[in-house]
Amino acid sequence: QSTGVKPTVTTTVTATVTAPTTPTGTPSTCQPAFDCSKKPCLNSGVCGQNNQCKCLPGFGGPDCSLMSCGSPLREISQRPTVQPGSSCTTCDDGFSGANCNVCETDAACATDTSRAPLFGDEKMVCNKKPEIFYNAFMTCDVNTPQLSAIFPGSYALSLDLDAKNKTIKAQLWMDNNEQFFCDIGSCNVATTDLEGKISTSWDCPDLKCTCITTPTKLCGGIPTPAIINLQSTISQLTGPFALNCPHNSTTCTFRIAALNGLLPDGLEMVNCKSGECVYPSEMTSSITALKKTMPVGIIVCLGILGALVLFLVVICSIAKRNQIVLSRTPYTLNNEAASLEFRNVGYTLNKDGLEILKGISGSAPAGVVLAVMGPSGAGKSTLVDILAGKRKDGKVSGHILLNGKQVHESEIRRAVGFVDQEDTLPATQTVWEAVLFSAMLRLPEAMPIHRVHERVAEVIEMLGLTHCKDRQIGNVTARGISGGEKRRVSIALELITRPPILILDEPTSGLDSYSAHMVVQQLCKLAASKTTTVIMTIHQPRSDIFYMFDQTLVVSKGACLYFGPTDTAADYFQRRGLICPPNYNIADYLLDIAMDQELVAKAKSYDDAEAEKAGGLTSGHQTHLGGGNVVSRRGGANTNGNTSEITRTSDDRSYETSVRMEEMGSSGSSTASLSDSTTQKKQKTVYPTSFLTQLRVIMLRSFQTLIRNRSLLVLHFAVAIVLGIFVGGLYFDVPMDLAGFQNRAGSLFFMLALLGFSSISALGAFTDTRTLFVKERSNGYYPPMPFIISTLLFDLIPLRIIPAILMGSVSYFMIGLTADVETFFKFLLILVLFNVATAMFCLVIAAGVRTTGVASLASSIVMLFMMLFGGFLINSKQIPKALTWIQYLSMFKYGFEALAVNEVAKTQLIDNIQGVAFNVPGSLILQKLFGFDLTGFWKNMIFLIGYNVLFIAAFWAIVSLRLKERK
Ligand SMILES: Nc1ncnc2c1ncn2[C@@H]1O[C@H](COP(=O)(O)OP(=O)(O)OP(=O)(O)O)[C@@H](O)[C@H]1O
Repeated sequence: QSTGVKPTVTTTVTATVTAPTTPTGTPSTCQPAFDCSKKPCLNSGVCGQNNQCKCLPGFGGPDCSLMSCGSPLREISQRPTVQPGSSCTTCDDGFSGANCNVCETDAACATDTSRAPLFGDEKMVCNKKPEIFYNAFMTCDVNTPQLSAIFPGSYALSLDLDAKNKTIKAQLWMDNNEQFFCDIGSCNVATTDLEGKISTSWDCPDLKCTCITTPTKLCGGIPTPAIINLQSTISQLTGPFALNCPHNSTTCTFRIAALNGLLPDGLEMVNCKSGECVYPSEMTSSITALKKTMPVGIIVCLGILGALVLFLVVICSIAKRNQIVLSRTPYTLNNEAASLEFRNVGYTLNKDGLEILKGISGSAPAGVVLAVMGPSGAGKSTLVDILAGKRKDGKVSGHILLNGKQVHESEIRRAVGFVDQEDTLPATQTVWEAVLFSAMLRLPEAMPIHRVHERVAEVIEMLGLTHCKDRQIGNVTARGISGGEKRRVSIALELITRPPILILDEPTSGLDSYSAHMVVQQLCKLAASKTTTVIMTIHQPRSDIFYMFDQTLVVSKGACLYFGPTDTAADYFQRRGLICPPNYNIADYLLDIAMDQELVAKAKSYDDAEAEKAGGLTSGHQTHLGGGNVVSRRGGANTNGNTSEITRTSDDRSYETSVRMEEMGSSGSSTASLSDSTTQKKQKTVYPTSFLTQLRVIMLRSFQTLIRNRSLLVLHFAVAIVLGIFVGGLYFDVPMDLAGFQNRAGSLFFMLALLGFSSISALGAFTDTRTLFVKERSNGYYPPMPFIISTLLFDLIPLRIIPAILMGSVSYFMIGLTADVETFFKFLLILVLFNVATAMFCLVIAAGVRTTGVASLASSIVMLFMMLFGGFLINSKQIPKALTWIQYLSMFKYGFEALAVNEVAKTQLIDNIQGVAFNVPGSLILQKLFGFDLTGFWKNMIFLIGYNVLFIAAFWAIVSLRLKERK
C-alpha cells in the first residue's frame, strides 16, 4: 500500500550548500575543532590524524554528519556539504544519487585513478549491473507504510556496498534528514541468474545501527507528542540483516530480522540506482546460474500430497484386488447346525466377588431348540452371553465345546448368531434396508445381489415383517415400527446368515402371544431343518410354546434347577413332590419353583426312593446329555441316530451334578477352562466382505441417516447462516479506528467461540452411532476402519466444514474484513481447520467417555479453558508463569492468532485520543497488545493441522481399541 512517499533522493530541492571542508573534514570557518577522541565520527567516519574525522565518500562536516555532494572522484575535502533538510542541487557530470556517488556513464569513471589499473592504460567503466565487483553506491526511495503511519514523511536509503570487504554502510533519510546509519559486516554476497533474471543478495550477520546525534524524528526528535522514540530500539538492533534485489537492482528489500514485528515485509526500496567505477579486468563474473526451483514449502506440500495420493491408490488397489478375489471365491451358505456343550460354567463379578452363575452344565445338540428359563435376575442372560463368546467384565469359568471340541471363544463367536435382549437398530433405516445392510455385510461377497435380495425377502417373510418392510424403524423421538416388530427385525438381522448356532436373549419379550408363537415356531422349523441350533432365554412361555422346545434348562439364582428334555420336566418335579396343579401352565409352575427357594431346596433334597414312594414315575430311563444324544421332537431322532430315553439319575441330590459327571466322563479328555481360553489359538476375525464393500455399505447408510435426519443437517446450515448474519450485523462495517480494531478482533474471536461450542453437538451425534457400532462390530459386521472413515466423512463435511464456510462467508463481507481473495480464503481455511479440530476433539471425548453427561461436561469445560487461554481474554504475556503452558494447548490460541495475523496485521488504525491524532499499524497493536507473533501465520496453521491429525489418530485408536462390547 502506498502512503504517497515521494521519491526525494534524486529530486533537486532548495539546498544550503556550505563551503568545502578541510581535508580532514574540519569546517573552514572558525569553529572549535572537532575532537574525535572525545566524540565519535558519524556515518562510519574514521578518527584520523589530529583527532579529526576522515569521512566516507558522500559525507562531510567535522563529525561526518552532513551529506556531501560532488562525485567520489573529488577529494573529500573538495566536496560541498549540505545542511540537514536539504539535498544536493547538482552532481558532477556522469554522477547522480543522493550524495552524487552513483556513476551514470563510462566516461565519468574513465578519469577515476583512485586505484592503479591492472593492465596498462586500462580505464575504469561504470558498472550499473546488479553484480558488484568492487565498491558500489546505491540510493533508493523507501516505501514503508508502517513507518510512514507513525512518522509521516518521505524516506530514502543510501548504501555503500563494499564487495571486497563484504561490508555495507547504510543510512536512512527522512525528508532529507538522516535518521540513523548502520555498519553491517561479514556479509555473504551472492549474485544469481535465474533464467536471465539477475538478482543479488547480501546476507550479513553483523549489524550495528546508531541514531544521528541531532535528535531526529525517529530517535525522539518529535517533542510533543512523543509518540514513539525508537532510539533505544535502533541502538539495540542486531543482525541478521538481508538486502535482496530480485529485479535487476531497481526494487530491493532491506530486512532486519529484529524488526520483523514492526516491518514484517521488511523495507521496500523502490527507484533504486546503483553504480560503481571499476576496471573491466576486475569484472570477473561469479554469477551462479540457477534453475527455476519451486519453493521448499510447496515441494514439501506436494510431496506429502503425492505420498498421500500414492498411499490411497495403493490401499485402494489392494482393497479392490481383495474385493475381486472375494467376489470370485466360491461360497456356500451354512447348511449344518452345530452342537454346543457347556460344563460347569461359572461367573463371578470382579468388583464385589458376587457369584452370578454357579457351575451350570448342559448342552444343545445340533438341530435342537434349548430354552433357558428362570425368574428375572436368575442369570439367563449372563449364561447365554458366555455361551455366545461375549466378552464379560467378571471372571468366567467352565468349559464350552463347539461340536465336541474345545475352541477359542473367537471361533465360538464366528459360529454363533446372537440376538441381544436390547434392540439396537438404526432408527432411520427401513426394515428392508436394515436387513439388507446385515445381508450385504455378512453374506459372502460372491453371492449375487439378486440372491441377497431374495434371502432378505425370505427372512422378512419368515418373521412376518413383510407388511412393515418399508417403514422406518424409528426410536424414542421418532416413532417407527412397534416394539415386537423391532424384536423380529433384530432376529432377522442374525437369521440372514443362517448361523450354525443361533442364541437369542428373550426373543419373544414385547411380542403378543400370537407373534411369540409364530417366532418360536419359525425358530423350531429352522432347527428342524438341521441348519441351525437354537438356544434362547424365555420368561413365561405359553404352554404350547413351552412344549415346542426340545430341551429346557431352568436356572434359579445362578444354579441349574433342571436340565433335560422339556416333556419330562413336569415328571421330574412331580417325583420330588412338586406337582403342577391341573390347568396350570407348566412353564409358569417351573418359574414358581425357581422363584421359591424353599421349593428349590425341596426339589434338590428329595431323593429318588422317596419320590417313588410318593407315587412318582417309575425309573429306568436314561438321559444322555453329552455328545448330543437328545431327541429333537420335530426331527424324531437324535443327532447320532439313537432314540433317546428319558430317565432320572440315581444321584438325585443334584440332577445337574450327575449331568456334569456324566459329561466329563464321556468327553474323555481334559479341556481348558474358559478363563484360560488363551491356550486355544485365537482365530483372526475373517469378514465375508471386502473393505470396499464394507465402506460402500456403511457410507450409504450414513448418507441415508444424514438425509433422513434432515433436521440436524438443516439446523447446522441454518444456524451457520443465521449466526453469520448475526455476527455480520453486530460488527457491521467496522471502521479502521481503535473501536474498530477491538470489534475486528472481537468478531474473529466470537466466530471461533461459536464454532467451538457448536462442535459439542458431535457428542450427541456420535452417542447413537457408537452403540450401533459396538453391537455390529461384536456381531462381526465390519472392522472399525470403514466405520471411522464413514463417520469422519459424514460428520466433518456436512456438519463442520460446510457450516464453517457458510458462517464465515456471510459474516466476512458484512463485517468489512480485508477485501482480498487470498486473505478471505485463508480466513475460511482457518475456520474450517479450527472447526474440524474442535469437532474431532469432541468425537474423541464421545468415543472415550461412555456417559453423555460426563462427556458434555468435560468438553464444555475444556472448551472454556481453551477459550480463556486463546489470546483474547487474557494477554499471553500476563498469564501467571505456572500456567503459561496451558495456552500452548489451546486450539483457540492458534486459530485466533492465525485469524488476527491474517486480517488485522495488514490494517492501519487511524484515530485520535483527546485530539492527538495517530496512525498505527494493526501489526504493532497485535504485537504489543496481544503479544502475537506476526510471522507466525503458517506456524499456527501447522499447529491446527497437527491438532486435526492428532485427534483423528486418537479417535481411530479409541474406536479400534476401546469400543468393544463388554457385558
Ligand atoms: N456386570 C454386572 N454388574 C452387576 N450385576 C450384574 C452384572 N452382570 C450380572 N449382574 C447381576 O446378575 C444377575 C443375573 O443377571 P442376568 O441379566 O443374567 O439375569 P436374567 O436372568 O437374564 O434376568 P432378566 O430375565 O431380568 O433379564 C442379576 O442380579 C444382575 O443384576
